[in-house]
Amino acid sequence: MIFRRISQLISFRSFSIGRPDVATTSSKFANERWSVLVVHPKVRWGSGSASVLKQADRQLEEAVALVNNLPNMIAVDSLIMPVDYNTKRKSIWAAGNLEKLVTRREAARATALMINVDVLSPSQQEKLFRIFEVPIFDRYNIVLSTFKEFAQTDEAQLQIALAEIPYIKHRIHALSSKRLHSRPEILHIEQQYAEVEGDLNEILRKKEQDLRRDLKESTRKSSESIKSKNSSDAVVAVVGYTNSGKTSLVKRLTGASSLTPKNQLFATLDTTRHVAKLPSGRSAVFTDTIGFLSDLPMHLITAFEATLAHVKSADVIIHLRDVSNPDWKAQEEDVVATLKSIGVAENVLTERMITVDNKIDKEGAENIADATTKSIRISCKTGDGMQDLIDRINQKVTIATKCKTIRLRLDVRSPVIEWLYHNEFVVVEPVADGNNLIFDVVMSESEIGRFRKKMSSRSEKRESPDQVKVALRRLPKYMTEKEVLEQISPLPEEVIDTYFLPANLAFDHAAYATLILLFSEYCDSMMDFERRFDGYIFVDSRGNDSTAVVEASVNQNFAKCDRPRIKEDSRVGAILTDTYYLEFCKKLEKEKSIPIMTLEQQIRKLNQPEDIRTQIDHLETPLVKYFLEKETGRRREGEARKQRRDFRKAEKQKNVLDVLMKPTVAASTASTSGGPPRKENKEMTDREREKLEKIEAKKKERNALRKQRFLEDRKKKQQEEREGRGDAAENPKPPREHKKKERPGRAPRPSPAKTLSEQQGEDWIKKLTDPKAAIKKKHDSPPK
Ligand SMILES: Nc1nc2c(ncn2[C@@H]2O[C@H](COP(=O)(O)OP(=O)(O)OP(=O)(O)O)[C@@H](O)[C@H]2O)c(=O)[nH]1
Ligand SMILES: [Mg+2]
Repeated sequence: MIFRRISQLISFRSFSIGRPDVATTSSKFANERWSVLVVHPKVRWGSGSASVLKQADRQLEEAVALVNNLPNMIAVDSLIMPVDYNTKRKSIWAAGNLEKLVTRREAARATALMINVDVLSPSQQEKLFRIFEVPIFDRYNIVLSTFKEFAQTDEAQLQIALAEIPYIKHRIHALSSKRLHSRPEILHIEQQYAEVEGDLNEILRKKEQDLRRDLKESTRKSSESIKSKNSSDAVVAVVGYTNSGKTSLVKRLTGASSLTPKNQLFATLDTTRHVAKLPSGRSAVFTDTIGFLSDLPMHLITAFEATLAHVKSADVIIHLRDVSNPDWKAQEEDVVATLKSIGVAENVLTERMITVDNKIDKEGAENIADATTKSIRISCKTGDGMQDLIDRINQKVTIATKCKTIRLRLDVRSPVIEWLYHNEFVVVEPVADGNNLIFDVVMSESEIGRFRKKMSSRSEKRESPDQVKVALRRLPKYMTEKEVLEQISPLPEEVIDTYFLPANLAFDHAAYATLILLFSEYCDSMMDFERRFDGYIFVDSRGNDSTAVVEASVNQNFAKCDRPRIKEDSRVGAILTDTYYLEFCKKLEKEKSIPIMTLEQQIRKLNQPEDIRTQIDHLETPLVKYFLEKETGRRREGEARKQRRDFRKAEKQKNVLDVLMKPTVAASTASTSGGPPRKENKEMTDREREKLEKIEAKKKERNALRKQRFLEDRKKKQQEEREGRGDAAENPKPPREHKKKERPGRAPRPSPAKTLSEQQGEDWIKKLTDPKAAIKKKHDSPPK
């Protein structure tokens, strides 16, 4: 029956896409009920295709549940059959195990076999079929049949049809073989495929194209219908392993009566959306969607990408785990892997996901504690932990939608209040404050924008469409409102309001004052006013004159609230009581009382000695202070320098005398020059001391002699000089010839600072510039 239904369904789709020639997977067995022997191949060594965390008996249980999910199938027997390394070999089991299976099937009177692997290869299907002579199903066949059985929307049906195409494509080669050409049902493929004339690949490609186009259109329509409801609502996607309680949770959170949780795998295939209010007052759309399953071919998941598309862009993802299931950890891995495979970004998984442990009321779920995640423990059945979950969702939604809590102080008569209530922004009742009401509302950026627009539109609505604003421009810059009103009075009766814009003096020559007149309507007196004052010369109190211009105001909008209602800024005049300002005023007064010195006075003062300078009462500005300090410092430095110089001079004189009077080193050490005797001297023997004293005496004697000789020599020299000078006066010598003689062409002597190479360089330069110039060579003998 199921296959007939599938066939009908696909034929319908095929027809709808204009390809009646292409049916899909086989409907040959659709008329019968099947008693199924479920076999789980347990991989003994190696990870195999199944999750390592899963227990074989749990996997077998899941396979049995999948089979029993279908109305025309019943699992009559089930067993675990070990496999050595993996399930990918042509013959999954060796002859011995196969024999056991045959016996088991016969004993159970099973009419079909379900091998619990993701998908069997065509050769495996063929081999097993030839051994057992009954249809062989895998997880893919069973899940696809389940989808077909329970799918209701167009979108889901299209996705199922799309998921079949890769399955058929992988079997085209096998179909072309002689053995299977006549029996395609062995591979669960329609007879028509084997009989297709032409390129089957091409036909499938076209069919896939059409399906994708239809699916795109269907997804667009459904997402548009959701958006049109309220695009600003946050989206909370509930995901999880199949049968984990997603539908139950959405029902509990939103109270949606249309939802019926079922103890059945893949009970939900189509995404449904349900709105609920969060504590912040914001609405959120909770989506209940298809559950995930381990060990499914990737293309089966990707075919459901359209259904799961909203998960990628959801503001918050709730990952529901059925912790009463011993395999909850492996199931969690499968869910995360599937989410990643459909393109949910890693950061979305960490930042926007809330992990929720469900079914805590059930036996076996009490002791589950997952230290790695901060999961919230709930029971959809009893309602435990629901408040915690709601609070967490509320918090996450606020962060994800960038909402802010804003405080609004509104006049009790404000029409905006009604708008706030109407749009359900008011969650907590307002607090009264005089004539105002204070509201705390949570709004997203776009809602704040909407609110502002609303406020401004409300104020604009107050204007009467008949009112006209007239501007009297180019009034003299020092003109006051009083002056201008005096000059133009009496005002026409139709003028209901005026406001004056003083000139902005920063514009200097282009500074003009303006008077705006609000006429209640377009009237004759307005025209009269224009005739009177357009081109009229106004004069202000300072004698400035200007020719005025009367024109309709460019901006015909009016103030956002009535001018008399504009509250005075509470900060006006606050400076007069400000302590800092008052202190500053006092200081300023004090400074004003000190006479300010002229520059001349200040320079004169600088030249005064410091003690006198301090006596002069004056205002010492920072600059004057700086100069004074600099001057004092300079003077002090000069004095210190002078002292050092004097000291050095005195030291030098003393040293010259010391040198002249200096005894030998040994003697000086012995004499100690009046200082305390050396420690060694104390220990000298008397003989040694005598000896030293003798040496000392001798040296003194010698020095005295030397001094005497020096003095005598000097005397003699002075005498000779005096005599020589007397002779010279009598017979002056002719000046020495050679000293005065100039030697042209000779290179100048190198200055003591110049090295030989420097001198040579100079010589060469000279030679180059003056060829006659003699060049001093390195080995030249000095000139005689
Ligand atoms: N004891 C218990 N049962 C629960 C709880 N939550 C859900 N269930 C049951 O679990 C079964 C599956 O619930 P659903 O809400 O349909 O699960 P689902 O995740 O939507 O399943 P699919 O749509 O098939 O993927 C139903 O029989 C529920 O009554 C719970 O907290 N405690
Ligand atoms: Mg469900």
